[in-house]
Amino acid sequence: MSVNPDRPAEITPEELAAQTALYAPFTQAVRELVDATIRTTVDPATIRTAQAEVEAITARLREEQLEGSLGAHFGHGRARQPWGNTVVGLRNPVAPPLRPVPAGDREGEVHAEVVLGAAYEGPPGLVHGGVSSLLLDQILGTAAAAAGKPGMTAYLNLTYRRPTPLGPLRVEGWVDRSEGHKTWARGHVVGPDGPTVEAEGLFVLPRWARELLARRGDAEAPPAFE
Ligand SMILES: CCCCCCCCCC(=O)SCCNC(=O)CCNC(=O)[C@H](O)C(C)(C)COP(=O)(O)OP(=O)(O)OC[C@H]1O[C@@H](n2cnc3c(N)ncnc32)[C@H](O)[C@@H]1OP(=O)(O)O
Repeated sequence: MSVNPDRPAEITPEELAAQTALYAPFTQAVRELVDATIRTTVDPATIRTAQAEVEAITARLREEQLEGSLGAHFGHGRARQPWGNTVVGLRNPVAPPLRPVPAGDREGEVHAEVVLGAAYEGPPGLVHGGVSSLLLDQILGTAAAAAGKPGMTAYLNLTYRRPTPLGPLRVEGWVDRSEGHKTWARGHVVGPDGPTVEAEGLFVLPRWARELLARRGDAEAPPAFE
């Protein structure tokens, strides 16, 4: 990872609101398409027709495309930078999406309510273990950032206590302790019957970011790793 040297100018709050109003429902519509694709039982002719329609829509969207990912264009910590994020991204249909909000009274504590549908299945009817890991990596990293100690995941240890059912879940994260550029965070996925997966991770502000901050004299906030 490197810092985007272009540092593109931020857009106005009005433009941000307009883009949010445009892209959030569009992305949600594609999530619905994914769920419908997995669960449809329509006849083969309808599937073939739908495939042609989806391919036509894809071709229309490809008429104008960014080179590479969204975050690479909008830069660290910029308002639209996390829109491509695979967990929280407003423009990423793969993202459930998670919407972490401050909660609880532990340092950096954040919670997110999420409903995981058929797209996140591992064992029949259950959440894929890698998906739980994905959500926990993000929520622990968000907790570290919320505590003013952002970093990249150095390690993430998971304990799968019991199966996680698809459906409504809560994901919680908080900071356990920190030493300089190293922050240890904890969290869990909570299902209808209590915690299912527990996580403990180390988040490190990388050397390049530490050196950048040192050069800037800490005048700017550390980069966010979303
Ligand atoms: C609103 C914001 C929300 C943000 C949410 C973010 C959630 C998403 C988080 C991610 O998914 S990040 C992507 C996944 N992670 C990575 O790709 C990280 C890949 N690894 C690295 O880039 C570097 O190895 C790392 C940044 C972790 C460390 O690089 P450094 O250049 O800082 O290395 P350095 O050797 O200086 O290590 C710094 C300290 O961390 C320690 N350390 C590094 N890796 C460790 C490890 N695995 N276990 C234990 N300690 C570790 C290391 O010993 C050292 O301790 P001390 O400073 O006390 O000597």
